[in-house]
Amino acid sequence: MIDRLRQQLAAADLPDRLRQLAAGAPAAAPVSLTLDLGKLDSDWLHQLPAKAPFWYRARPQRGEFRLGIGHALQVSSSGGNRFAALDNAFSGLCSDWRHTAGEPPPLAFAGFAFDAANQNPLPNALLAVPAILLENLGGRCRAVLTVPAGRIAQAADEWRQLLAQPARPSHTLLLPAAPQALTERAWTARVNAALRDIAGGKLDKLVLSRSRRVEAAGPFSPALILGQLAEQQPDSLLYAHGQGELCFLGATPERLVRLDNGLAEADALAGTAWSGSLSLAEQKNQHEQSLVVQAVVDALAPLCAAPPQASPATEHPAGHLTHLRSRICGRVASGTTLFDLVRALHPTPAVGGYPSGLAQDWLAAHGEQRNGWYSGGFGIFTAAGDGELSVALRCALLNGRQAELQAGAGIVAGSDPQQELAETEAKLGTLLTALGPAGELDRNGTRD
Ligand SMILES: C=C(O[C@H]1C=CC=C(C(=O)O)[C@@H]1O)C(=O)O
Repeated sequence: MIDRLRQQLAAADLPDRLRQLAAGAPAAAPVSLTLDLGKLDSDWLHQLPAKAPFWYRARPQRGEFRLGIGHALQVSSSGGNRFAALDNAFSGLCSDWRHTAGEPPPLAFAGFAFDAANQNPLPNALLAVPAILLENLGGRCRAVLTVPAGRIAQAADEWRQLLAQPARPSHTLLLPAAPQALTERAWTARVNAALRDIAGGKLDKLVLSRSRRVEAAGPFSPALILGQLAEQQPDSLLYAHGQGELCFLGATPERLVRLDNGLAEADALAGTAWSGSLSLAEQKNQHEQSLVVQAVVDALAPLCAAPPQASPATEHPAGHLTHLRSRICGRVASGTTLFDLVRALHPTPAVGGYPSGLAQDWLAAHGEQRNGWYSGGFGIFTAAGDGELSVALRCALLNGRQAELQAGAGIVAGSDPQQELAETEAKLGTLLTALGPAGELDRNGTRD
């Protein structure tokens, strides 16, 4: 497959095809050439680069796999106007974008942190057009090669170099973890503080998160972890963004919002059940999820031509966990962008709390710390203005041999601190298992 792409990169007419596409475009305009790679069954994980930035997004159950390698163009932002800033930059870029006629529009990847100020350690909000996009949609594979119009002369060499440095995945052993008792007590104390303020009528819901740091004998391999997640959670959306030693990755059950031809579809996901937990039918779980439905409907309504509609909640699997999920749909008013929807929705009470503004103030005042893009967003934006963002849950931030895992739980009236602690453990467990618990690895670090 990659050999077929290499041959096409060596074709003598490639620079001419790019120049024809770019005719009359400003030097900074993206130029994207789509090449057909035929029918094949690849998840692209073997092509994850060792050093170049990359983006991975896959839905294994639907046979949908995308890998972006290198950045042809990128823009980052932070602060209260971060979504508006990216929206402006992206719409400017789209107005000049030249791409192969008759092919689906090319796309950009984006990721952002929960908190508009956090820069730890990824850029707060980042949007990037990959230099090489490898797509496998239901077995049909293609490559989309992108270069700014002013850099066509050196493009083929740069693309070849990006393909020449795939990472070499190797298994590693997790080192014994530090005792958790103190951090667990500190977290439970915050849950009790949240319960007091909820009982006092200040808020209805707060989502409190915990983090767990783990270390391995050797560097973690994103490709192996993503492969594990695909097996564990085939119905979730896999995502990753890597930059050198750093990689933020996970498998999330929750969509933030999708925009397709004017139709917006968002998830209201909350309430968690696993073997031995409270049932999703319990009042506490139903209440927790109904607050998310209400907030999503309220956030979408001003952007929709008619009131958005919410489906009844159903059970939604996520590996060994199950959640309650409703889907909220609405036709957006003309001129509404995907970034407008993100700005209106984020953070939903699935990751922040309810009411949203008060919950965010409470979390900031109580030292809630969320690193990387945990509980922020991750997704794609097409040159036609459509796209889809997911809520970045069930994730790990890898840095060489270190990994930080984060997970949270929604606290409402009636929450039991010990049950909520167990819930965060169950959520952290999804990533811990994928990182490779020591018990499952032999002395050489290979799996049974
Ligand atoms: C905040 C997380 O999950 C959210 C999504 C589904 C169910 C949740 C819950 O039951 O609390 C959370 O709202 C997380 O996984 O870190």
